[in-house]
Amino acid sequence: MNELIQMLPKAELHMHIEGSLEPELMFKLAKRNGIELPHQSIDELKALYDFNNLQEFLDIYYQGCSVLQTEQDFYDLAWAYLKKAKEDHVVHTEIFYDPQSHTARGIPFEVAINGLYRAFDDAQEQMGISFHIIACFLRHLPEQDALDLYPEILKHRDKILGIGLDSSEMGHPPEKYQQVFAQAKKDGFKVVAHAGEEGPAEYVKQAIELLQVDRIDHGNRCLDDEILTAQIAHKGLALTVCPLSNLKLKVVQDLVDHPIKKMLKKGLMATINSDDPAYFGGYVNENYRQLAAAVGLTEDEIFTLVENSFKASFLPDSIKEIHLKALHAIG
Ligand code: HPA
Ligand SMILES: [Zn+2]
Repeated sequence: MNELIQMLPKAELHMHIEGSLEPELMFKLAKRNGIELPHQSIDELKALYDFNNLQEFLDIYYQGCSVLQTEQDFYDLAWAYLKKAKEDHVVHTEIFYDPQSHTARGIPFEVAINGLYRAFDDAQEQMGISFHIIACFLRHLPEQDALDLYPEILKHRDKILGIGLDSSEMGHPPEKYQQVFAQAKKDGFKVVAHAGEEGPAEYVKQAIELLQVDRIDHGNRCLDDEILTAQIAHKGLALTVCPLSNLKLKVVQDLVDHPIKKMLKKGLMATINSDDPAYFGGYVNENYRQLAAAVGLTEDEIFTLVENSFKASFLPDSIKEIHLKALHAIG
């Protein structure tokens, strides 16, 4: 089974680039930029990676972002992820980044986007990995912050394909961001939102009805609402599921309880992704491997999940077809 997972070319659709910052690189960048981290060693830092919920993780994640200062830092961060993606036979990746977590620290908007874009562009040429970048709004901030940032995103629309919504979910329902999402949709951006990770099925419904999302990030809790689940399946709206994240943030208590099989049985277009691999214990193939072992995924189910990763991507249909054909030539 692990050979199959390794062998299949796949797409990754839910990965926060700041969440791929490994402790080793964090310390290296801190040193390079003369930043004092509150932890004395990598082991001391790693000991903090034991979370009870999303917020406990986010507090550590935002603190880690402080070492990212220059365009080269963002380049190095992206390059490190791309090397892992290559090892996992990822051939297309759609990554998130959080512009506000950098602009709020006084890092100009173009520093992050230019560094990230240059790395992904180089990787496309040198590693053959295609990519899209999705800029996420931090939902714990007021919508006005997102509206204030939006012109910067528009200015860089040649590098940014889509808009997302992430950070603390509870108490920050999608309805809070209708204005900025309506504008983004009007301007032709793809739109996605984290919904139903910790928040209720109602938030998933709002993301669909009020934000008109093209994909749902996580979406686990839609399963609490039978009608909503059937509607999502009927529409073919994809879910970007993140098993190790679900385990580490206690969305599921044990990987054995992960609802992936239920999602597939209900006809949902589920995909497998790593979310924040440096914090949650594994890149995309590790997510497939641990999930497959825990719930007993069949080869057919793994194949379907990988197939879904291309179907649910924002690649043009003609390119999707090429990837799907290559996949079918193997399976
Ligand atoms: O897993 C996550 N959930 C919500 N927001 C995030 N921002 C980075 N990772 C996450
Ligand atoms: Zn996420």
